[in-house]
Amino acid sequence: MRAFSLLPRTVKAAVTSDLVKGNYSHRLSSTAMAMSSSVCPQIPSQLRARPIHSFPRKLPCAVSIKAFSSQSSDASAKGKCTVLRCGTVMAFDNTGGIGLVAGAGMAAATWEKCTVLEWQQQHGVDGLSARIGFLGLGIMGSPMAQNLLKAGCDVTVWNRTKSKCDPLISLGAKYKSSPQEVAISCDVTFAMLADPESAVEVACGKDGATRGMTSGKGYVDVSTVDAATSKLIGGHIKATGASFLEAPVSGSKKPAEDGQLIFLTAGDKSLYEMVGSLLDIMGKSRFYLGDVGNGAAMKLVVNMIMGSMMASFSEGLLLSEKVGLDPRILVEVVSQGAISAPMYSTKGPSMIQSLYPTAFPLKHQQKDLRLALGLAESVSQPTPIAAATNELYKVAKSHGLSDQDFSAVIEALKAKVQNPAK
Ligand SMILES: NC(=O)C1=CN([C@@H]2O[C@H](COP(=O)(O)OP(=O)(O)OC[C@H]3O[C@@H](n4cnc5c(N)ncnc54)[C@H](OP(=O)(O)O)[C@@H]3O)[C@@H](O)[C@H]2O)C=CC1
Ligand SMILES: O=CCCC(=O)O
Repeated sequence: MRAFSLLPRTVKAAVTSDLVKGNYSHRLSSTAMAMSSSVCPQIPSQLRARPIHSFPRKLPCAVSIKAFSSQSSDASAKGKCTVLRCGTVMAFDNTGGIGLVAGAGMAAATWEKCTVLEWQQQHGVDGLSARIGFLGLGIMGSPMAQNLLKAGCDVTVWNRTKSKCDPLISLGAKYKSSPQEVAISCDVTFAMLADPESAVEVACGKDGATRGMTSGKGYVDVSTVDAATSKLIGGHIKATGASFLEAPVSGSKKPAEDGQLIFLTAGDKSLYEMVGSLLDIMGKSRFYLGDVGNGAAMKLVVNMIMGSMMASFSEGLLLSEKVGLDPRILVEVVSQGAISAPMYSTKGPSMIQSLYPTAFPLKHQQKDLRLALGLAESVSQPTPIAAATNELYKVAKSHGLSDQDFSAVIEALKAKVQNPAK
């Protein structure tokens, strides 16, 4: 893998292109093979580039090690070890169909067991070949994990309600019965949980992920929580010797399905770098914001703005109707002007029909407003608009709209329009 990271861009492109185009089922193109062989000085030429007869269809995107087959018996001598390290050469056991770059000379050298993450942190390469855990398969977690699977990653899933794992298992995911078991069997574990309470429970509770974390592993929490919760979880994870990254996402169900999320990350930089390629599978951009808490804070500020925008839009739709305008034309006008936002044009038409198919549950938007108010409070900043908006979402919740899309907040306003005294 180190060898691959040292390859000139053109060679990487040749190898990668082979794999992306599906040329991996039998062998790499002669161009890629020849180019790889000629620039891998660590590997004796007689030991290099023996094509594997059949790569698994589900080929992980990481290309380097999978471009070679195994000649060493050393890995099997160490049984089911996950990763072996010999100088700058890394090898896996063959349970995942992953080849080993080594031969007689290499086998004679001392192989040392390490985790993928440890190796990658030392050698500056990406996490595509890591064993990935995914905890929490709700509206967001399911498509995110699915995209990792579709990209060929090795994914192990867990969800409190087990049935939500089934579609992913049928796509090739492995299943473990607790967050702890997932963490034990994976190099990097992602968590996408509902709120601070569930995020803490899954990370730090009985059978929680922390119990399976050790030095060399990584935990990436992509749930939307407050900074204090993220720091608490991060502290527990790091006490095990593992690395921690908070990485809440901007973008909803459709961007999650399309791999178009925006990651707002903070925490261990080495873990950020290691999982960068995984974030790129699930998202379109990523920001590294420094210390743990900054990603959470950024996410809460964004969602505070979004919650108010939706409430204001709802008010406008109702007013337009009340004064005899066509709210569909209002949506069109808004979408062409300076205040246009995708959520107005995507959610506006269904809101006019009083339909709220859930992409972002209203209860989560209210949770984010509540947490954003706490953030503002922590620095004594007045946020009167967010405070009023939060009240509106609370009213909507009291009308039983928690699990509807957050655009259902318009129903709380309708109640006020019909009965202004309320
Ligand atoms: N939907 C969206 O558009 C976006 C959501 N987010 C944020 O992402 C996170 C997840 O959102 P989303 O997928 O929509 O939410 P869902 O409500 O669809 O999923 C929540 C997940 O949390 C699990 N969970 C809840 N409580 C517990 C608990 N006590 N113990 C263990 N697991 C629990 C649920 O398990 P179970 O299936 O068993 O209920 C489920 O897997 C939230 O923090 C949300 O704010 C961020 C960006 C966009
Ligand atoms: O947290 C949810 C964000 C939803 C979105 O960005 O569209």
